[in-house]
Amino acid sequence: MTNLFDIKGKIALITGSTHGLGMAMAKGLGEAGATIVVNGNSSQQKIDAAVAELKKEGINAVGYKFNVTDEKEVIDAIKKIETEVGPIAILINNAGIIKRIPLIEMEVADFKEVIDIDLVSPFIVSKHVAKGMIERRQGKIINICSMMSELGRNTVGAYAAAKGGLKMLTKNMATEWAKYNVQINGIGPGYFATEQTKPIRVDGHPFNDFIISRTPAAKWGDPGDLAGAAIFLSSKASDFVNGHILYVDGGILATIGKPSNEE
Ligand SMILES: NC(=O)c1ccc[n+]([C@@H]2O[C@H](COP(=O)([O-])OP(=O)(O)OC[C@H]3O[C@@H](n4cnc5c(N)ncnc54)[C@H](O)[C@@H]3O)[C@@H](O)[C@H]2O)c1
Ligand SMILES: O=C(O)C(=O)C[C@H](O)[C@H](O)CO
Repeated sequence: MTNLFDIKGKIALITGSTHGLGMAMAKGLGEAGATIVVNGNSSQQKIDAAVAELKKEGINAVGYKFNVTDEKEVIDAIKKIETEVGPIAILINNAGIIKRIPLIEMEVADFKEVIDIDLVSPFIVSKHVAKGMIERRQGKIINICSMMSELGRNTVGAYAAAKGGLKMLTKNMATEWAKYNVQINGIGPGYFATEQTKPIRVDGHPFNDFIISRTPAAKWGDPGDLAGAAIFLSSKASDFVNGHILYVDGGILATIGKPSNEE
């Protein structure tokens, strides 16, 4: 029988993948047989270290440094990747930032920077990768959304505006590109233990306790918990799934939460 989850030999570009959730999904897709294209913007050294980490696990990996917000850099990088490595079959728009500032105090420049990286860049990268996918009549795009695609929270207004927008961008990409056999979906991670959440994950920090009690699974997500969803949405198993956001959140969106006197 065909293995519906087989992605052997497929080339997967994962933006912002030197560490954190991007690296965890790179390992998952790499273990399922894909060739991984690592991306980052901060330093070549970090990219080289990430590629070496994947290769050590027997995964085919290469690295390309570019800024996902810079359209020219993106176009040049995609051309280079497709010439030097091959056609991109899977794109995961994972690069992102958060700024925790109350809206009333937030400078417009900070708001715009979050929107630029978290919402405009998935549009830029997808637009230029999708052109090839549409020509080949095959492709998978996964946008990394958030609990903030559905819920608000104090101090993360710009991030929530971007991630809520990314959910709708995902649905619109599906609306326009599904007919070319390109599947565009999102993954909405709950609260995961990465650099992004480090400042609010400290033992004794009220937010740390809040997240554990607010999550029915009663813990922070382990980045490796995203691999299954990423493989599913990258493989033949999801060929008729389009415009869907798959929340991997330990049940956060399933419940209103509970008062502090309940177990
Ligand atoms: N950690 C969580 O709980 C959580 C939950 C939901 C969604 N997310 C989302 O998952 C994604 C990964 O987050 P993470 O937790 O691993 O955080 P992280 O900060 O460890 O990773 C973000 C990555 O994006 C890269 N990046 C930022 N700006 C870039 C740019 N302009 N060009 C290229 N790369 C850039 C960073 O270098 C970094 O590697 C983000 O989009 C984040 O919003 C995280
Ligand atoms: O609420 C915060 O401060 C966050 O860091 C948001 C998380 O990173 C994540 O996006 C929740 O899904």
